[in-house]
Order: sequence, then structure tokens, then C-alpha cells
Amino acid sequence: MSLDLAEATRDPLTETLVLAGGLALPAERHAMQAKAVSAWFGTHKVLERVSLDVPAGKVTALIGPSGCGKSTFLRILNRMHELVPSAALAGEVLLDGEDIYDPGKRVTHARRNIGMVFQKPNPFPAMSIQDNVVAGLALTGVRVSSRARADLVEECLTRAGLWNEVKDRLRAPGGGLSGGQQQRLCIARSLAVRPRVLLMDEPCSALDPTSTRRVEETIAALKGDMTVVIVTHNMQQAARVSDRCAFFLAEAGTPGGIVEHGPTAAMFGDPQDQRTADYVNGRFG
Ligand SMILES: Nc1ncnc2c1ncn2[C@@H]1O[C@H](COP(=O)(O)OP(=O)(O)OP(=O)(O)O)[C@@H](O)[C@H]1O
Repeated sequence: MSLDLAEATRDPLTETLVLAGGLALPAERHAMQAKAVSAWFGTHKVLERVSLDVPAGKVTALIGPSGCGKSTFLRILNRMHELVPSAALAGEVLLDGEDIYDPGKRVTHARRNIGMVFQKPNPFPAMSIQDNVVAGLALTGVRVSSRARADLVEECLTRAGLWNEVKDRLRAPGGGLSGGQQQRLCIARSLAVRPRVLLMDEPCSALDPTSTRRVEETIAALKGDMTVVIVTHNMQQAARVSDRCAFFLAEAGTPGGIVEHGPTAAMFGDPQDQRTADYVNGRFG
């Protein structure tokens, strides 16, 4: 028997794909969905009706040349775009089916559930390693007992792949760690508020190859129970760490948009659009 998935419809209530004969298969769950997202800085439109489904428990890479709006799109996913005074936005961003921009939703709802790791590691340098890990809890209004704090510090440093390197110096300042260790400390800090999604904006671009490998191992270990969206300029990295890729492009002064998205193996091995093929093969960008 052959199954025609092209004819299948998605039932969002039961999270199944319903085939022509009525047979229902489990569907991929979307942790986040962007629907027709457009963005502006002042009068400059930088994204044009971008839609993207982000599968739960997977790593999605956003790739594309400089200036095509990848970082802007990433910052829209956790309401950081609105921190820029001239910034405006249209469209919807759903987290587990609910619009994070709904007027009834607080910004802390998005920030607590959708963490962000930046290009340059930004721990609090004078603060101890253990205090850095839990620094986000107060900001998002989460309270924990001191016993639970110690457990949380160990759990988050372990998940970030840093525990063995720092367990004997938890009271030492975070600024004393190497750049790669600082970036994993920032990942641990993001994990402490137990986000459902982790956004990473070129998290390895300031790191050496060994530290990059450690962060990539951390990303691989996180996926499954964490949904990761990563912006990267490094095509080998996108191929190594991601399950899915979205290729952004802003052509000749037009706003950025997604040319093509899909499973990473297909995006690299059998891209459908010539522009994707040219980009992933290093012919521009
Ligand atoms: N704070 C800002 N104010 C005004 N314009 C901005 C701001 N941030 C980004 N832009 C503009 O928005 C467009 C998209 O920028 P963005 O940083 O999202 O692209 P990108 O694809 O992430 O680029 P890169 O790969 O170089 O980081 C660019 O034209 C950029 O100049």
C-alpha cells in the first residue's frame, strides 16, 4: 500500500496527518510557527511575510547572506525586536499554538519560554559561575529554594556541557572562564528558566574550533527535549547541527524572505531553488 502524504490534511487538535482514506498518522509537532511576519525599522521594511513552522525537539538553522533579516526574524521570535524604538512588526508568532504578541500576553511569557544566546558570550563577569547560572530567575519572576538552586546549577551546567570543567570553582567569577566556556555558561543561564525554545544568534562566531565543537555537542545533547533555532553563517555548522534549514534572502534592495526551507539533508543535497544551491555551495554570500 502506498501512502499519499501530499493529499494529507493536518488536524491541529489531534496533531495527526489525516490521509485520503481517513487513516491518521502522528504529525510533527510545531513548537513555534511564524505566520506572514513582516518587519520594519522606521520606514525600512526588512522582512516580507515570512512564514515558518519550527518543529518541536529539533534544531532549525536560519541561513542566508548578511543583511537578509535572519537576526531580526530570530529576535521577533522572543519579542526582542520591539526593544528597538523604530521597530514595527506585522503577522503572528505562535508558541505552542498561542500568539506571543496577543495583547493579553505579557512579554515575560515569551522571554521565559523562549531563551536567547547571543553571538558574543555575555556572562556577568564579576558574578560567580553559580550566580550567573541562576541570574535569569529573578528577572523572569521565578523563585527557588537555596537547595533547589544548587541542584538547578548542577543540572544546567551539566546540560550545557560545562559541569565537569567548573564544578570545583562554582564561586569563581564567570569572567575568568575561556570564551567557549563563557558561551556554555550563557547556555546554562538560559536553561535555568526552563525555556521550551532556545534561540541562538551565531553562537560560535566568536569561538575557536575546539570551543565551537563543544557548543555544537551541547546543541546536539539539548535537542529532543528542547527546540533550538540557530542563525549561522557557517554552512558546515548548519549541516552538522540542524535537522531543518530555512534559507533567507533579500534580493536587490527588497525585504528579506524565505526562498526555501526543509530537511537539512535535502537543502544541502537536493535544493529545489537555484539560489539555495548557489548559496549552500558557497557561490555567493
Ligand atoms: N537596530 C536596527 N536599526 C535599523 N536597521 C536595522 C537594525 N537592525 C538591523 N537592521 C537592518 O535590518 C536588515 C536585516 O538585518 P539583520 O541583522 O536582521 O540581518 P542578518 O541576516 O541577521 O545579517 P547578519 O548575517 O549580517 O547578521 C539590515 O538591512 C539591517 O541593516
